[in-house]
Amino acid sequence: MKRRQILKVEGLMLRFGGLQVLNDLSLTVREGQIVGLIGPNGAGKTSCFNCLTGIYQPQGGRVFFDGRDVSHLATHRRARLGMARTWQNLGVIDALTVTENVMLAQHQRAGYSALAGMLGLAGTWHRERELLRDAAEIVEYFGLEDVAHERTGELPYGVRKTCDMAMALASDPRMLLLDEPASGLSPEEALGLGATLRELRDRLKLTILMIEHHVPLVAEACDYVYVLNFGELLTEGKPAEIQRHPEVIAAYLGGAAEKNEPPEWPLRPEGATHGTA
Ligand SMILES: Nc1ncnc2c1ncn2[C@@H]1O[C@H](COP(=O)(O)OP(=O)(O)OP(=O)(O)O)[C@@H](O)[C@H]1O
Repeated sequence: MKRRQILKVEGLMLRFGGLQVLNDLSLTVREGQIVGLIGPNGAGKTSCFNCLTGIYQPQGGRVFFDGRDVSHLATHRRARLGMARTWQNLGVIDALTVTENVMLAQHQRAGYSALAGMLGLAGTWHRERELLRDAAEIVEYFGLEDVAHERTGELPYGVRKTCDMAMALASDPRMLLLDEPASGLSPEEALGLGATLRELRDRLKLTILMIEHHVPLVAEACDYVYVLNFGELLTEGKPAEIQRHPEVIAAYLGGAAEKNEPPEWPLRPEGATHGTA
């Protein structure tokens, strides 16, 4: 039996001036899947995330989350429905400690603002204590307890990245959108991430859509992969099928496939340019 669709994207069109960034992009993510969104630099992956989360308003197309048309909902309302994302350039606030960052993210579901909580306004005290306890659990789950009270700006990149992930989970999402979770991590850290994502998915009944260039991670963690090129869907399939796909290899390697060279992964293409409309 097929799982329920939690995210359905229909015919997204996004233009900036003369630049056609997304062209009739459609994709589906089913509940409990880990789905990869890959493609050369400038293919439109982050722009797609920005359309899904409401940061960009596309000129055409629709986004459905759990059967509901969210195309015109503001970012915070989509987040409240259960969409959480991490950022390519990190969403942590450097001046706050790890625990404070996690608590800030939790206010998505607190029912009052972070400021009201900080000021201890009426009715927030009990809830703040609960949030603090939950934050401590999240911090521990991610192995951040030794740095819980340190400012994130003073921590190594890999640790800040983990904090960003902890923040995304702190809002108790149903779906996580991860923008390059392996970037900046050491090869060992990146390899460990696949197991972490699968465990998170299973334990928290999450669905994950991730942009990633680290193909070993995509191959290990993803159930299904969409490949974008010049804002259009090049192909889709299981990771093993994608890795053998001649057009995917060509898009990444700029014609190496035509020369019959064996596919080499991971691939971070050089000099990919974007078409104009
Ligand atoms: N706000 C914007 N204004 C103008 N152009 C934009 C904007 N956002 C994205 N673009 C353009 O859209 C194209 C796709 O960019 P996007 O960041 O979505 O690609 P990407 O696939 O995520 O690339 P990368 O792998 O390098 O992160 C690029 O040509 C980019 O310059």
